[in-house]
Amino acid sequence: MNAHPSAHAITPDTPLLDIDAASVLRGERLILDHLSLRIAPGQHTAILGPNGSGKSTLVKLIARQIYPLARQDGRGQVRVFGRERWNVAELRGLLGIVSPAVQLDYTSDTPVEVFDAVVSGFFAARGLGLDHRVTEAMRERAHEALEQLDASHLTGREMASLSTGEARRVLIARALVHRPRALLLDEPCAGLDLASRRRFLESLRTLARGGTTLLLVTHHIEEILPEIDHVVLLNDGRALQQGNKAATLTDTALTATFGMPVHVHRRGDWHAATLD
Ligand SMILES: Nc1ncnc2c1ncn2[C@@H]1O[C@H](COP(=O)(O)OP(=O)(O)OP(=O)(O)O)[C@@H](O)[C@H]1O
Repeated sequence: MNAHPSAHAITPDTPLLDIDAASVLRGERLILDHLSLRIAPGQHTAILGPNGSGKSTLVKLIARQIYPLARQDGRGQVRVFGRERWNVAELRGLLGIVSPAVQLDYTSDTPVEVFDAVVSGFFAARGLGLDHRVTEAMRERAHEALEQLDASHLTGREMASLSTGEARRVLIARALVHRPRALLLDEPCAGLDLASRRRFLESLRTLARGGTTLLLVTHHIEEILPEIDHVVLLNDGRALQQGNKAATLTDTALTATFGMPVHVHRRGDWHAATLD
């Protein structure tokens, strides 16, 4: 099963993501404003910013759901794994994306059973159709992916009947069927209680340690995994600062990002923030 048809073109040095002064206009508003960011291969990254700072717009830009404003010099501004143009299904094999929009898609319309939802990831479809030929290897991989996320017991249930946390585990398993190099997770802990959040973050840590590069988009500093050491601070559509945790998770940088006096606390390998 060749899940990565163009993986041969990606060298070990090809950046996972290279955004060069991209601007995005929605309606009349400039939502991303000359945003530049570069993520090296294998570099687990957190993209942190307050409500409305442009995080979801950035996710859509990376997912090729929206495009930046064309530049006068004609140069491309968004390269994912070194390439500007992607067939979206092909890109999903390398970069899995789980966002609230993907989750919402499973709560309405025709019911989809959990295992079908996972295996349909191979076809970039919402569920299985008559024209989808599911091989034994695909089934095995789907089972493995569900196990990786501690979600095998959900097989047989309908997606719409799952709790937020359960559905999110299944959707990550769905993204993992391709063994992608990286996973882009938009607000993965939204709607989880304290204990579920910690269990879920531990599952993500296992993935990160297993070699899947994680790009975690969040507005909570508490969700930045110990494995992540690259942080991008977003504010008002701009990357205010990017660098390692020691440089970015400071009172000064977070105060500028959130527009209020923030105090950062370190708890072992984790961080937390309080307002002064
Ligand atoms: N289609 C659109 N048309 C007009 N404005 C938009 C559109 N999409 C987003 N915006 C605006 O762009 C800004 C950034 O939105 P975005 O959803 O990217 O922020 P976010 O950081 O993900 O926010 P949150 O954390 O609240 O989800 C917001 O002010 C939002 O109202």
